Amino acid sequence: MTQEKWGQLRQKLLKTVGRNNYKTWIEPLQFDQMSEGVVTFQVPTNFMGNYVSQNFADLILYELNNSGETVQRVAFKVAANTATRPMRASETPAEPEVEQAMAPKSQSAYSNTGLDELQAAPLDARFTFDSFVVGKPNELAHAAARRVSEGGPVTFNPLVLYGGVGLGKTHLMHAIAWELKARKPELNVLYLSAEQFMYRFVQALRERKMMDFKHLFRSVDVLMVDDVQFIAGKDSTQEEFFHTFNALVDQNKQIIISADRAPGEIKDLEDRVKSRLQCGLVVDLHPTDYELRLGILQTKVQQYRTTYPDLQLADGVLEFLAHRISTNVRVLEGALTRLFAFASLVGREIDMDLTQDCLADVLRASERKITVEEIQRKVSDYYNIRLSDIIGPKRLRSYARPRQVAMYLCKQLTSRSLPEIGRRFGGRDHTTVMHGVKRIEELKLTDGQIAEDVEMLRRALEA
Ligand SMILES: Nc1ncnc2c1ncn2[C@@H]1O[C@H](COP(=O)(O)OP(=O)(O)OP(=O)(O)O)[C@@H](O)[C@H]1O
Repeated sequence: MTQEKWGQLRQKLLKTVGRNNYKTWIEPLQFDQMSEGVVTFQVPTNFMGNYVSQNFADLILYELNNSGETVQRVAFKVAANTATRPMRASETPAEPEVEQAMAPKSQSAYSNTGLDELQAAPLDARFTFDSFVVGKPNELAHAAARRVSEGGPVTFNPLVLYGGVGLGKTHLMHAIAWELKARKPELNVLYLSAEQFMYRFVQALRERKMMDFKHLFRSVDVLMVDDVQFIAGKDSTQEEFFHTFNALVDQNKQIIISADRAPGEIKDLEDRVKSRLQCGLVVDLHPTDYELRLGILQTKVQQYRTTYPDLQLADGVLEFLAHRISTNVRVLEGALTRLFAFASLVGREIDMDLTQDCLADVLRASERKITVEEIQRKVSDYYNIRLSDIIGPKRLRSYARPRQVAMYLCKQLTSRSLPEIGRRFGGRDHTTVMHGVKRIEELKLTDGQIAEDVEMLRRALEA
């Protein structure tokens, strides 16, 4: 791998990820070195390293391997001449220097476009209807999923399940697939992530196998695409998705889609794709409430009983966890798994003391309130300027805009009043804050880049 080769690969990535993503995330990556199957890139900030790692590392890896390099991992490190700061507990843990490295999620995603391969898209054996706990926040989504899984005449097409992180979208999709396989084994059910759809599409293009690709995707009976927001901004993938979608709907084949937000709110998703998604039944998974969390915990405990038959669980522990831990079921499950493993290691009953010791960090994190200082720090990292420039008096656009973004986020994500926010931005007047907040509200509607910046920062702060 050489600098020059990276230059060529970047051009390929431009086509796949779209111009906006390319400018923001790919262009600033500096090829650093290739050693023992690991390609390292320098990034200006931790924030950027984490983001690229989570969203584009797979794709970069794919392109590298496709260009003849043998690469197992892609890693990112913050450029030495950029001001760095210690990472806080709330951020993604990183290895020293190299921030985060990603191995391909599944090797098969890159290997071929054969139908056998497609059918083998892995379904998680644990994600069935039996193990899905139903409560008010997800009852509609569950009912719709059940209906589709009966495999009867197609009544709503597509079914779109959307909701925040870790609320059970993937679980429900796998459950539908399992159920369909059991009830109607003759059906060709294809489940894959939008990311895999893109890889396969890109590969088919490269290998000049588009006819095969079209044929394969048009010959399934049920198509399930998870995390469809991934294709937003990727123009040619969206186009192909659109045609695949139409062809299947024309043949009256069932399509099931999941997304992290309502189709109409997915930025950079073409209008024609949005409107197709909105044609069927769109149901959301709401954040969990206390009862649902408790139900999920109780179900999990029953499952753990087989692994840890001797463990004692004191009264009140599950209620405490359901009350204290966030709406994200993945976090809740992780906490319980850790608790059981820990209790079995130390051979103690799971009581409140043990729970608080073992889960101190999780409990602290769920108490966490976003602070003005945190927002200022994240925003300055993101725009790669100094914290003092966000707070200080400089009026240059390159400082003023990030400052307004930070003010806007403070207004949205903290309970601070405008005068309080003003005070923390170097003693500014509340009318200045108000103006800043308004300006960002307006820009969010007209300037895609600002809207994206704000959204990304909000997510990073809420993570
Ligand atoms: N209602 C539920 N009953 C039982 N388990 C659940 C429920 N909701 C979520 N889970 C569990 O929580 C974990 C996260 O769920 P899942 O992966 O389906 O979330 P998701 O909505 O697809 O999230 P992401 O947006 O991160 O992909 C899984 O282990 C899943 O089994």
